[in-house]
Amino acid sequence: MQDVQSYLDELRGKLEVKFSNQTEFLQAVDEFLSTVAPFLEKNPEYVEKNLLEMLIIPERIIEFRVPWMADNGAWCVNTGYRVQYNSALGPFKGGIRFHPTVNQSIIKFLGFEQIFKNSLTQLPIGGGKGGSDFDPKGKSEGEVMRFCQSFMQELQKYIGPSLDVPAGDIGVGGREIGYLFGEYKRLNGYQTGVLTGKPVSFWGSLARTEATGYGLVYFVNHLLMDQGDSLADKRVLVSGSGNVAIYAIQKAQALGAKVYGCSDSSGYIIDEDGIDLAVVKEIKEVKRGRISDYVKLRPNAKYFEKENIWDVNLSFDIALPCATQNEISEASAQNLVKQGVKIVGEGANMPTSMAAVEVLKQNNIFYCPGKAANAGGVSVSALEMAQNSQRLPWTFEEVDQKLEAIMLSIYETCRDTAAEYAEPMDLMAGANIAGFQRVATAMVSQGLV
Ligand SMILES: NC(=O)C1=CN([C@@H]2O[C@H](COP(=O)(O)OP(=O)(O)OC[C@H]3O[C@@H](n4cnc5c(N)ncnc54)[C@H](OP(=O)(O)O)[C@@H]3O)[C@@H](O)[C@H]2O)C=CC1
Ligand SMILES: O=C(O)CCC(=O)C(=O)O
Repeated sequence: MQDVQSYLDELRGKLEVKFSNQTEFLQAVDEFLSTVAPFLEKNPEYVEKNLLEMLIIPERIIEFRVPWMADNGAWCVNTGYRVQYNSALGPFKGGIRFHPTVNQSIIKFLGFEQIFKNSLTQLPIGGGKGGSDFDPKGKSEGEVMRFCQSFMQELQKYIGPSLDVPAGDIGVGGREIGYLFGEYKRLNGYQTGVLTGKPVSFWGSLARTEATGYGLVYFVNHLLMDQGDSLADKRVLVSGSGNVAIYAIQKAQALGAKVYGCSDSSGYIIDEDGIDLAVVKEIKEVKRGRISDYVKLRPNAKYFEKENIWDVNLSFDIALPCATQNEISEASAQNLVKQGVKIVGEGANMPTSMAAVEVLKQNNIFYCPGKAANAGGVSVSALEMAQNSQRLPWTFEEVDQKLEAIMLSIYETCRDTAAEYAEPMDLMAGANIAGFQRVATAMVSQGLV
């Protein structure tokens, strides 16, 4: 039988040739492959069965044209994607991203990570992801609605409550999910469970809006408690000021941390008196404005135009990247070390480059990978599916308690799996191996399909 290292090297070489232009996808795969050797050594049947290559090739990729009309009558067109990655554990499940940078590489990296994340939740969901290079920023309500309707006219052919259940991601929140749901309903009838992240008025789950940010902070809090520590008075910075960032700030503050800064794609703010979340919410959730407006309402705060928050000159304890992929470069990671950071908890998907992860590791900074730490969102999406199947809503407290229990279980699984197969507290290896183990077992049991 081929030895594990030569199998992995050969596979890497093959993928680099086949997907040479898909850098984010190759990055996500490479990060995964760099951690699984010890598990494969103990479980050689997965090498014999070539299961890794099987997992890395998506079950299906759908790419489609999305034509729509701008308010001024212009004929516009974007590209839509849905990657139905792996259905060994349940219907494909994962968000939809609307952002101008979206391409097949981005959707594939997100879909690949989603497989392991969903597996770690222990809930019956497979992995998928979708999106479009449409930019909702600066578009009118009418334009966003017409785009969503056109996107769903095509996507509806491929999704369903037991087949593939999309949700939100960057640029897709309750408003967009509402328009997507309305169009699906018009074409197929009322099927509550076809999308999650729905507004509560039509069978969305209470606490789904908060779930990713809250879940991230629960994960970090359990890590701290394991070290005999707590969030009280910890100095925290958060990147982004969207859905994940806002509710991470809310929960961190509720647990006694001091959050001093957040950002958007134009720059970042530092408020030494502590972020006033009501002001951020008004700017971002109500006015859909820019974070620079914060300093107009809080004149003691400072705004840093076109700068990355991770290059800040301020000492702090915990970094919560909640914006986008590769926002923490190797140089930014070195700055985090300089500023005294002890924990990096990823709310975003793959926000830390591989070179940056290496810097964190070498400096003994606890690194909580997104596929574990941001799994709260998809977990509550799965709970939304359960409520929709039951046709009964659960209370906020009920959902929140289940969310915290799931995040504790994910944290403990990653910690214990790391201890068994890698370095203690190598949570990235723990997440990859534990996530893989469950999917791989299911794939083998289901045969070559
Ligand atoms: N929503 C969810 O439930 C989940 C989301 N995630 C991940 O969390 C991250 C944030 O998602 P979410 O909060 O939902 O998205 P939102 O669209 O609500 O917010 C995204 C935030 O990130 C900022 N941002 C986006 N792109 C960039 C960029 N290139 N540089 C700097 N800032 C940027 C945005 O700023 P601006 O407004 O200026 O663009 C905005 O503040 C993503 O990585 C997503 O995949 C992970 C799990 C679940
Ligand atoms: O709620 C979901 O289905 C997906 C959330 C998501 O896109 C993610 O976890 O990255």
